[in-house]
This record gives sequence, C-alpha cells and structure tokens, in this order.
Amino acid sequence: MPDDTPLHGGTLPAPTPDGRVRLDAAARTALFAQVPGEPGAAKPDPVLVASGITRTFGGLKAVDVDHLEIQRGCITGLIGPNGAGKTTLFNLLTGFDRPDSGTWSMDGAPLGKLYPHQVARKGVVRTFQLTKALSKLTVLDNVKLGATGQKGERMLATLAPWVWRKQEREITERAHDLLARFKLDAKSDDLAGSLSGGQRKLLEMARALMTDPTVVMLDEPMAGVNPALTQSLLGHIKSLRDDGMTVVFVEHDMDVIRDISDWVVVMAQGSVIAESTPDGLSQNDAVVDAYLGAHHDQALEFDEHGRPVGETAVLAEQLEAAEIETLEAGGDLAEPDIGHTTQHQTRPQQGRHAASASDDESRDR
Ligand SMILES: Nc1ncnc2c1ncn2[C@@H]1O[C@H](COP(=O)(O)OP(=O)(O)OP(=O)(O)O)[C@@H](O)[C@H]1O
Repeated sequence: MPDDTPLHGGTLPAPTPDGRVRLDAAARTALFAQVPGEPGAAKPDPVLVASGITRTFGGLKAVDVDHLEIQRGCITGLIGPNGAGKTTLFNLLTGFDRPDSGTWSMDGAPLGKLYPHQVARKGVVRTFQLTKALSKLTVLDNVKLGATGQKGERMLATLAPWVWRKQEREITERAHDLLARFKLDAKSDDLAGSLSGGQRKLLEMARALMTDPTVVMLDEPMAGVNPALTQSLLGHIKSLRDDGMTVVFVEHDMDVIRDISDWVVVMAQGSVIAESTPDGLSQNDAVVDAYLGAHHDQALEFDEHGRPVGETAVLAEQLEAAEIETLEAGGDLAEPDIGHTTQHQTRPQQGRHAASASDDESRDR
C-alpha cells in the first residue's frame, strides 16, 4: 500500500486496505491541477491502469486504447459519441468480454483473463445500460444475487450447511442495509418488475455494492431515469465517492458530466482522444470536433416512466429471458460464455451458463 503521496499544496492520503480513499473537493481539485489534459495522462494515485487494449468485431476496431489511468477516490466520466467503444471498454475491463490484446490491473494486480465474478471479488464491479433486474424475483432477492459467486458457495451448501446458513444470513442483512441506503427498503418484498426505471438503477447499484467494491463502473446510470429522480441518483453516485470508492461512469448528458465528474475521459472511434477537467472540455478542440460538435442519438429509448420502449423493450425482454434461462439451468449470471458470444449488454445473450471455471482460477482466452 503506498504511503501518503506528495501533492501540490499538501499530501494525498494513503488508501485504506480495501483500496478506498476519501478526498474532499479541494483535495480532488488540487490533485487534478497537476494532471496534464492529454490522452493517457498519468494520475497521482491510479487505482486502475490499462495499456494497449484492443477489441475488434469483424473488421471494426471497437476499442483501441493505448493507455488509461483511473484516479482513486474520484469520479471519472467517460464520454463519446454513440459507437465510440465506451461499453465495450467496460465489458473488457470487467471480464464480460475478452480483448484481442492488452493488459489492465487494479492496484498492480492483473485483471485480464478473469471472469466477471472474479473481477468483482478483486474489487471492480459494474452496472449495465439496460438494467439487469429480474422482474419476477423480489427486490431483495435481486440484491442478494450480487453476492453470487461467493467463495465456495455451492460446496458449502452441500457439505457444511451451518456455515452456509450463516453466510446466507449475512448476505440477507447486507442486502437489507443496501436497500435502506438506496431508499428501497419499503419495496424489498415487491417484484423487481414493479419498480420504475430510476428505482431499477438504484437496485442495480445496491446489487453491485454487495461485494463491497473498490471501483464501481456505471454504464449510463441516468438512462431511463425520470428527471424527478435524477438529482437523487446523482446524490447516490456522489455518496459512493464520499465513501472512498472510485467511480467510472458513462454518460451522454454534459450537464450531468459537469455536475459530478472530477475528471473526464473522451473516447471516439475506440480510442481515448482527450482527457480533461470538466471545465476544460469546451476548450479542447479534439473534444469539440469529435464529440460536442458531432450529432449523436441516444441508443436506448424509454417512456416517461423510465420503461424501455420500442427496440429497447424487445432487447430488455430478450435479455431477461436469457438470464432466467441461465438461472434456471443453475448458472451464475456473473459467468459469461466467453468464446461463444461477444458480450454486449444491449444484445441478448444465450446460454451464458455454459462457461465454467473453478473459483479464483484464471482461464485462457
Ligand atoms: N458484440 C458486438 N458485435 C459486433 N459489434 C459490436 C459488438 N459490441 C459492440 N460492437 C460495435 O463496437 C462499436 C463500439 O460499440 P460500443 O457499444 O462499445 O460503443 P459505445 O460508445 O458504448 O456506444 P453507445 O454510446 O451507443 O452505447 C460499435 O460500432 C458497435 O456497433
């Protein structure tokens, strides 16, 4: 664990053993004041470091990131036009897809070749553009699913039921605490299908926090959220940072980006084309050319209640059907069938339970 890091006008506190650090607004401003606004810029205390990551679909290079560092204890906004590669990069960093090349690590520990649940256990979790709430399960059960992949869970249930029961009790308690944090406790016994779009986003965040993560990656957390709930959702995202977690989030709305980001990474055509403080974005020519000046459509469509409509509704249904099939077959939602599918969360996945590996075991590509 690094000691306190010298920082312009003071020192950057050393992280806790779980990789978290609480920084006030002044510390975050001072911290980024010394970071050059250029792609691949080194950060004073990066928690995630990625290098040479490429992912090609057919002839299309969806991701081609030379170098990226994510500063600990801060909110990094990831922006870019539709198709820039933001979601694919999230998928790669969290083990839901495999790159053609590249390495990335959290606090020096390599994360490549790991399954999503192994990446989560290392401290990096993510949410999805289209929420993955299972509508026919209760809100509480959905949150408890975030703990799937607990070490030795299935073996414990068979061989040592008393140990398993204790773990189950702890999981339930933690799920209740998280539901209270996100003000969903009154709904814990309701079916997840009855929640609004914004509540589903909160549910997904609660589920992601079940593993007590260091880094939380949120893919378009505001998509489909009723404007009335936007401020409260933003407050919840800031509260993750206030607890010392590192947040990376994809967002299209520049007002949201300016409101909560400490640092912004801009992608276009698979690459990081700029990095900047939120205030510096409009002065960055590359950003203006590639993003702010470019016309782009929202990829997903929602009604005024935050429910997916049109093509988005069809995709959401297919995604849920595939997940129910996975669960019914005894599979783990955190284990994608890498190698058989190219995981992209807006495309329904089939038979992801087919993948298997022993706990904490890396696998070959
Ligand atoms: N599984 C896949 N199979 C084929 N092409 C894919 C797949 N996943 C992503 N792509 C393509 O890779 C490119 C990057 O897509 P990606 O979804 O990562 O972009 P994005 O920046 O997240 O876009 P958006 O803002 O619309 O969500 C796009 O051209 C997309 O069509």
